[in-house]
Amino acid sequence: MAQIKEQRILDYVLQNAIKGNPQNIVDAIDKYCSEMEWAMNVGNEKGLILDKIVSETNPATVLELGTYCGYSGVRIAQLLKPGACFLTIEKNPVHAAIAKQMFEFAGVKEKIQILEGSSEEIIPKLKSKYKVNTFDFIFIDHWSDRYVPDTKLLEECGLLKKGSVLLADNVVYPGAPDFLQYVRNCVRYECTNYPSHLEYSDKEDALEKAVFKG
Ligand SMILES: Cc1ncccc1-c1cc(O)c2nc[nH]c(=O)c2c1
Ligand SMILES: [Mg+2]
Repeated sequence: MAQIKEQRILDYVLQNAIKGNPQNIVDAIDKYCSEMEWAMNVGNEKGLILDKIVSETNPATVLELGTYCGYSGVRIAQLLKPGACFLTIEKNPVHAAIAKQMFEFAGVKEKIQILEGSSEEIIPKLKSKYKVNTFDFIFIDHWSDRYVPDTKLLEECGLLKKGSVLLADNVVYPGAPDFLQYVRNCVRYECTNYPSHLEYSDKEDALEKAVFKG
């Protein structure tokens, strides 16, 4: 038995999914986490909403806060047009190492760059160190206490442009009430709520989309 759950999820994928087939890898993670061990991947129900919003946005530049095992990274990467730039920030080095292997196995490692460290450290360096101008799409799925400070940091660092789409996971469970309050009361965002359920569970959850108006 591999020593941590995230390693067991990766091992299951490596042994049971089709290499280079992103959707099959996503399905394998969902199968393992619904049948064997719950894990905090965005999951298929919220994942289908994520897919739809990514496809509608058709982003050239993507930022993800919270890589975890790479589940949403694989989901998003398979929808991106050639040449798109996808950066994902992960604070936990063990999870980052798992996600790196997940992206390699899925055949998306050329599309995604994993940045190891905290969002508050990395976001201010994105323009200088990673040659980013602005992001078309941002998936916020790291830690609810950081949703508001990191959104403000993205604004202050000039990383948002008119039309940038922010999509936040878990706004109901575990919940991000201060984020909902902030974006829904700020004239610079146009918000839409997407009710759903917590991954691999019947608990209510939701995604919140906040479009930056510049
Ligand atoms: C871990 C957990 N336990 C019970 C209920 C929900 C969660 C949970 C679910 C998620 O989708 C998460 N996404 C990003 N970051 C999180 O911390 C997180 C936590
Ligand atoms: Mg989540």
